[in-house]
Amino acid sequence: MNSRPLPPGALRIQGLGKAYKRYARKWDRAGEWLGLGVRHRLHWVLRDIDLQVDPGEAVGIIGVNGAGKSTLLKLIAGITQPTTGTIERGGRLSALLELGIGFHGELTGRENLWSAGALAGLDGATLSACLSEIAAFADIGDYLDQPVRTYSSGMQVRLAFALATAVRPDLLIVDEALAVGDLFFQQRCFERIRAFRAAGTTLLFVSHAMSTVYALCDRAILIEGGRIIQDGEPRRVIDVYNASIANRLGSGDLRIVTAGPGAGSYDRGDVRIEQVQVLHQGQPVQTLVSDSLLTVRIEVRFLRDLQDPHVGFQVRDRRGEAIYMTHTHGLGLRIGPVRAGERIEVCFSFIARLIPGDYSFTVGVADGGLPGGHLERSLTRFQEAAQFSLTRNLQAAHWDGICNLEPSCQIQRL
Ligand SMILES: Nc1ncnc2c1ncn2[C@@H]1O[C@H](COP(=O)(O)OP(=O)(O)OP(=O)(O)O)[C@@H](O)[C@H]1O
Repeated sequence: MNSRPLPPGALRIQGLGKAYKRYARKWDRAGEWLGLGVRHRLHWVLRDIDLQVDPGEAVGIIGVNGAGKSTLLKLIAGITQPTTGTIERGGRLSALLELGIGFHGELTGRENLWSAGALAGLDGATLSACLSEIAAFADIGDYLDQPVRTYSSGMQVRLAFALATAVRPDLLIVDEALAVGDLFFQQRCFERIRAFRAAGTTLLFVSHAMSTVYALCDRAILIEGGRIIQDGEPRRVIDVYNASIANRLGSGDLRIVTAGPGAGSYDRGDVRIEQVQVLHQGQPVQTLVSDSLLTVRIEVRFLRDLQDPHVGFQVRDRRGEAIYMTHTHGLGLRIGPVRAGERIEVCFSFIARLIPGDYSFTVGVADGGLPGGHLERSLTRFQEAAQFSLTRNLQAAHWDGICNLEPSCQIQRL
């Protein structure tokens, strides 16, 4: 056991496990207590968690409902106690967990700040110094002096976030909560979180919104069945997560790549993507100028007969977030029935009106086009199938953003 205190914002978890007691019948808990020979079973909701987080890291925690994400955050925050293992933290922690934790419905918002202040790691003197700032950030007007039970869930989150972030913590833990607030409030929260990060705060963040994980985190962990099964760059961890969801939605027979640059790719052995190329004027390229005509050429071999196959692609930005996607069905095209052994080539061409930077293609094949441009069954997905970089088009007018809309403009003196 290492006894040296951790630096502010660091977190070290070793062999962490959490189990709840389970009883077969309703009265068994009382029976066990009375010594009637009834015994509980342990239901493990988290197991063998080892995790080291360095100061200033922003870690997104993702996984399906019931995977154990909230339990992990509650253990780190010290709200519940581990069954096995140890948790060490450096510096001051502030936690924004499930709605309602720490607030009493009968007390007013203002009264609650005093009782919930402890969860935000604030003492009385600090709290009184920050009260007006908390009220201003929460921006809930007269409701501050009304009982919390009369609040909407958005108002509760506003107050809880304002309190949790009144003073910059070394370690900030946020559980989904922000999703409840309106867009304007979310933006203000993100701004504050970004400012904290820039100043060195460590962030642990549970979210079901992958765009938030892309926006805020430089690392992600995927929890499944109470264990950490992925830990790394958000794009790879999110791709593996999406693949495992596709597997659950389908017949559960996907082979998923779980490591390396193509992590999150999958197939079920009925088609093979043999080659993916980025072409400009018929030649393979890696770098081209923004606003050039670009072709992504996808070569597919079918390993069994299919009635209505479709091929698609995604353009992803440097962080891995998809900025565009479509497929043959979406474009109103049909490949038609194919036989096992047949090979096809599909070329999508477009003008790359995108901001200079690094991009990648994800490509996929599905079977069955449904109304509304949807596809019935995904057969394979190939992540990071090809890369390209765009450099600045010196001829183009100045613009900024993601995509060049090439606006026209008329000016009139009135
Ligand atoms: N107090 C408790 N007693 C018994 N079981 C519990 C308790 N709290 C949580 N669990 C169980 O632990 C498991 C993990 O729950 P947890 O809330 O951590 O999941 P989660 O990943 O945060 O899910 P969600 O995305 O739905 O919030 C679930 O099976 C849940 O039923």
